[in-house]
Amino acid sequence: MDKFDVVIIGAGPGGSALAYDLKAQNLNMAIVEENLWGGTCPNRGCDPKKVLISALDAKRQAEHLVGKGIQKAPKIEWADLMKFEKTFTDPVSSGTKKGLEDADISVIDGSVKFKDAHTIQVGDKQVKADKFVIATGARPGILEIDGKEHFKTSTDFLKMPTMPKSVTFVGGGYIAFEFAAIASAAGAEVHIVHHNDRPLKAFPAADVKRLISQLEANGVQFHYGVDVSRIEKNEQGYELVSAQGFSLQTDQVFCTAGRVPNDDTLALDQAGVTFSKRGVQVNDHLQTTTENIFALGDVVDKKQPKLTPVSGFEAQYLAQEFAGDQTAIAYPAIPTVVYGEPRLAMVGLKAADVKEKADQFEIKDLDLTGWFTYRRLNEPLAHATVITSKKTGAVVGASLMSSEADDLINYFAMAINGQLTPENLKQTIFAYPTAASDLSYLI
Ligand SMILES: Cc1cc2nc3c(=O)[nH]c(=O)nc-3n(C[C@H](O)[C@H](O)[C@H](O)COP(=O)(O)OP(=O)(O)OC[C@H]3O[C@@H](n4cnc5c(N)ncnc54)[C@H](O)[C@@H]3O)c2cc1C
Ligand SMILES: NC(=O)c1ccc[n+]([C@@H]2O[C@H](COP(=O)([O-])OP(=O)(O)OC[C@H]3O[C@@H](n4cnc5c(N)ncnc54)[C@H](O)[C@@H]3O)[C@@H](O)[C@H]2O)c1
Repeated sequence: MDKFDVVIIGAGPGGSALAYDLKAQNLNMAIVEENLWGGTCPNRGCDPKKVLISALDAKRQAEHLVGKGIQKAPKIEWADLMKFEKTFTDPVSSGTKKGLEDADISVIDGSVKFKDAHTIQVGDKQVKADKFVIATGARPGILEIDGKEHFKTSTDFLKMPTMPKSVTFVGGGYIAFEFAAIASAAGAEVHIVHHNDRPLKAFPAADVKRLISQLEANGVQFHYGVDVSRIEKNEQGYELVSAQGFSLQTDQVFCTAGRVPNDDTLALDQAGVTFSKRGVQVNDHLQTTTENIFALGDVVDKKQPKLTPVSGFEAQYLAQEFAGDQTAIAYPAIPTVVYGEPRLAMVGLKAADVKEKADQFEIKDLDLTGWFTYRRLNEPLAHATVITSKKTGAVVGASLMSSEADDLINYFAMAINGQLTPENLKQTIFAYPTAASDLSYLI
């Protein structure tokens, strides 16, 4: 039987990063993966999605400049775009596995089940370790309704050989908004069906309203307050039905109503680890209810957003914890972005968090469409909400909407985490004209 100091279960961005960090501490390491090495983000998440966003950007930015130096907006060729996307995803799994092997980390293919707190079963092999780290991420959730077998997932969307004439997303979160923007730019009729009237709930309501108007202007149709109860396959495609009489005919239907942590497949009860539908329970040292078993990333039950850099931050934290640092984990302000045209990005406090505290915080609400940075692109929607502390002058929160928002939000994250004031910012000379050179007018 193989025996290691640490075995990591799941080779996504979190698990793989931790494997390298622990190997650098000279630990005898193994990492187990049941599917594609590299995990969700580079194989079926962030990276292939952002490749598709590149075509969306090119099309929409050209459209905005028609009559202003551009003659005709380009058309997206879906099959070519998919081929381009595959050049990114195809090498990921073998490359990730080889990188780990080259670093002298033992790699094991297979699906893990716990036997006890110090032993796992992988296929016909038992593996022992002093410590385990559960880094198994999450999978697309499927609503428990009649005809649920007709649902496609985000993974299917990112491999779709042709763009159907019409596509429907059930659940209006990050994935639906991003994929709706891509599919409508690629020429599909797009529907988002949402069970209440507040999609993208984590983002400020006023921003979401602006984003919805923009998507609607591009032809996306929203259906609110609809609980889809049945999907029926028919000759034309699929019919979505609700008990209240809603009916929608579509060529393809995607379940985008949230992701499910991969904690129910590991026989965690054999090891005494407490878990739920929200994820594995951990303390503020990322330690589970069993002393020698830790967890990180999307599989963890936490209030922080489940994002790649958050998994990476937790991997970095656990490496320090295993090296003997006893400090509890403290998350910095975490930026998050909904990619589309425009992007919607947010970090730190929201206007709604401080609206009762007008004496302590100043809120700037700025329409940026007339600012040089955005007017040169003729962007129809560019907006910023910036919150500063009246006491210190430091920025404490921002939400941004524009084609530049995904990059610009990182400056706000640095400003918030560094407690920077407008005076501090004046010490930096930013290249001009860039989105960052607007910072002194925003903060
Ligand atoms: C469509 C989409 C777009 C996204 N876009 C973004 C984005 O733009 N920015 C961003 O920050 N985040 C994005 N995310 C989220 C991001 O992908 C995740 O937060 C990130 O991948 C989490 O990393 P992780 O290492 O915790 O888990 P994962 O990347 O999910 O890796 C977990 C690994 O564990 C393996 N595993 C599971 N069970 C077992 C088992 N029993 N035995 C062995 N191995 C197992 C899985 O196969 C997987 O490889 C997106 C997600 C999706 C689905
Ligand atoms: N840009 C990014 O960083 C990015 C992009 C994609 C995914 N992700 C990650 O993946 C996660 C999952 O994304 P997601 O979009 O699947 O989920 P989500 O949690 O962002 O959104 C799901 C939405 O579906 C709604 N919903 C739930 N049940 C429903 C029902 N029965 N009918 C209709 N609507 C319903 C919810 O109210 C919610 O608004 C994200 O939370 C995020 O952690 C991040």
